[in-house]
Amino acid sequence: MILSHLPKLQTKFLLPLKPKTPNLNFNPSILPSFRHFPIFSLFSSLSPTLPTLNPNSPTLPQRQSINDDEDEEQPHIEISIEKLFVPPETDISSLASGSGSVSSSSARILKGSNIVLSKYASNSQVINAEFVKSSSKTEECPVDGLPEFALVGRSNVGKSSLLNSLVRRKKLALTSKKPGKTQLINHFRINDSWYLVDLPGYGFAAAPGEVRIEWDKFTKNYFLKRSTLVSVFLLIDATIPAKKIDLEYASWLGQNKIPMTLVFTKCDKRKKKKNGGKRPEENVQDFQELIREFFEAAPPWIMTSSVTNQGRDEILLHMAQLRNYWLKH
Ligand SMILES: Nc1nc2c(ncn2[C@@H]2O[C@H](COP(=O)(O)OP(=O)(O)OP(=O)(O)O)[C@@H](O)[C@H]2O)c(=O)[nH]1
Ligand SMILES: [Mg+2]
Repeated sequence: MILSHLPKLQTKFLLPLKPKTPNLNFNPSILPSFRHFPIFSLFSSLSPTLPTLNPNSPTLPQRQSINDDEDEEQPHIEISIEKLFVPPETDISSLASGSGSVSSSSARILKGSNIVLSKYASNSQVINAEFVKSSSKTEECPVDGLPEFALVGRSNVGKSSLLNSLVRRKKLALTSKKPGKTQLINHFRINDSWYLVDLPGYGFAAAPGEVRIEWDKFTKNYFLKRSTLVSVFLLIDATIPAKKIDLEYASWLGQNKIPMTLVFTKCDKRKKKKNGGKRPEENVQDFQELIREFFEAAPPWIMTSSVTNQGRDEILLHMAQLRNYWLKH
């Protein structure tokens, strides 16, 4: 396929989302029934025309197979070219096949995601991680200017667990079966050069109304004011159908031009629930469909599990490419 025939791809890295006017009047009854999106077939087998790496493309890190304990039975994903997240300065002409879709098993696409690797994906390994401080306001957060990534999502979605998985420590961030465990903005310094930020969850029904509003206010203020925030990682539970509150949060981030990566959690829970429950990849597909109306360009997304460490190395590579680009521009 000739490159000029490809759909227009997003080129912005730091502000990848061009939100349309969001329609927040969701009717929850429409959530379970979605239009089938033919190209984006999560269960399709490998494309017969597997994309190959262009030998002239920049040197990319090898696909890391450090996930010794990873579930090997992850489904292959076939994804249309225009649904990829393509970092700037990244040539994807070698990925294009006649069908307009690529297999997620391409070495240039992070496994279980729509994220294309760029030349900025280097130095992704975590060598050391330390808790620095908890803050109740943006003004109290560290002032050393290091780039940071914030983990946000509904209470109990697995933010603290993901942080622990990323840094390969069991209890650096405190987790709990009960929602509402994390209540402040918690900064963890990685390799003395960047931060992971664990935030309180939203939508915690048991929290008193005032407390909920206060959390919401300070986390949203943090997103709007924190100049060193490279990207928000919005965690979504992949074991349940899309929730209105998550769709609203994604839309709010887009409207406010806050760069966002969608992280689907708990993908190890593969058992189909009774009464029409769906598998993680089906819920992921449905969520994409629902947010399509808010964004002109597909935001980056990735499937993870803190139990099997699925997606751990891939998230770290994605954070590395976002961070290295941010540092250079
Ligand atoms: N099966 C499975 N369980 C998970 C995963 N991630 C988290 N959990 C479980 O989900 C529960 C909540 O995890 P946390 O990491 O504390 O969730 P959180 O989003 O930080 O919650 P709050 O701080 O209350 O907002 C715990 O019981 C975890 O063990 C996952 O990937 N797979
Ligand atoms: Mg937590």
